[in-house]
Amino acid sequence: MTFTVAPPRTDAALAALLPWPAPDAHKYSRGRLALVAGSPAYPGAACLAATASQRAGAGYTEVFCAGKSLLAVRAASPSLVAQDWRHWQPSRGAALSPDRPGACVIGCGFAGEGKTEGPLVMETLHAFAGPLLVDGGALTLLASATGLRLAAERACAGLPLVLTPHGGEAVRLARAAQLEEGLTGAALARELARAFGAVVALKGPCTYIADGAGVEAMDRGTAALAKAGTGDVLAGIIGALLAQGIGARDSAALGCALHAEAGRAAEEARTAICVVAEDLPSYLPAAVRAIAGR
Ligand SMILES: NC(=O)C1=CN([C@@H]2O[C@H](COP(=O)(O)OP(=O)(O)OC[C@H]3O[C@@H](n4cnc5c(N)ncnc54)[C@H](OP(=O)(O)O)[C@@H]3O)[C@@H](O)[C@H]2O)[C@@H](O)CC1
Ligand SMILES: Nc1ncnc2c1ncn2[C@@H]1O[C@H](COP(=O)(O)OP(=O)(O)O)[C@@H](O)[C@H]1O
Repeated sequence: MTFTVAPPRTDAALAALLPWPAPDAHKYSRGRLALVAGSPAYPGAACLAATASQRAGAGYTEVFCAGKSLLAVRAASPSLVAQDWRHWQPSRGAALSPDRPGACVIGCGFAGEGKTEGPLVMETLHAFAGPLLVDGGALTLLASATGLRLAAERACAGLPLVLTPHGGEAVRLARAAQLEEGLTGAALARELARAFGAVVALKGPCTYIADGAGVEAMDRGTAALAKAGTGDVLAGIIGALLAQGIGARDSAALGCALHAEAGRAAEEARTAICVVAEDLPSYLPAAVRAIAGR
């Protein structure tokens, strides 16, 4: 089976997507991201995704995390709003409107356990009526018959779904969808996108971004990004772009490019050895400038 992989988008094409705020913008019109993240085992993932979302332009970033993770999230940034994830109500997404856009990211720092996280993931897949990004441990929970069914229902309802697996998570999803063994790279991204009715960003040294219509490559990153937590930062960036009303595939393409450029700017300042995930949000301004050319 042969197919074409589109080359990385040009800076001009990416720059046209950048979400500059309108002069009369307010925090809600700039997009509200609900981030359901940060189990007791991994509060740091919620902090990384949330601070990345703020820097990527979301007007209001609200974290729903485990009660034990609240202090860590609140300490990560004073402008974050944090609540216990028992208060997360996925159905409130139905109140989103063009002048009050929003999105949800679920799974950064989930441990993949079923008792608490399982219902959070399944109810969100079922009831969140806006763009939804599934990452981290929530991908392990999505890799199930119920997850496949709920993803198919979202696709039928025209509700955007973005999946951001690394190689290990992609193999779990492929097994659940009973895809041919041994698929990798662009072919794996494309088949996962078809099986789940989603936009898939299959992460790696070259990231492949696929939907039902095709696949594109994004290879402007650096091995400086090969550190724990950089994927959580990426999820926060793409979630913020979704929350600002950018389409699912464009959000994935622009988010991956901004993440890669932030990695390169961080490497320039700190060396490929020393960059850590928490550096990346502070290099997003350099990434925006690199892509915007100003
Ligand atoms: N500071 C924090 O709070 C942090 C929290 N985090 C959170 O932790 C949660 C668990 O996420 P996780 O990625 O650590 O573990 P998991 O899902 O078990 O997958 C790992 C296994 O997959 C395989 N594998 C194959 N290819 C691979 C690839 N390209 N990249 C990586 N793995 C690859 C590989 O298997 P192997 O090759 O060893 O057989 C490996 O053993 C998640 O919710 C995340 O958000 C982290 O983000 C870190 C910072
Ligand atoms: N060698 C590399 N070159 C370019 N990008 C990389 C490289 N290694 C990892 N990355 C990027 O870093 C991120 C790692 O994400 P992930 O594996 O989910 O990390 P974590 O789960 O620890 O947050 C992805 O965006 C991936 O594309």
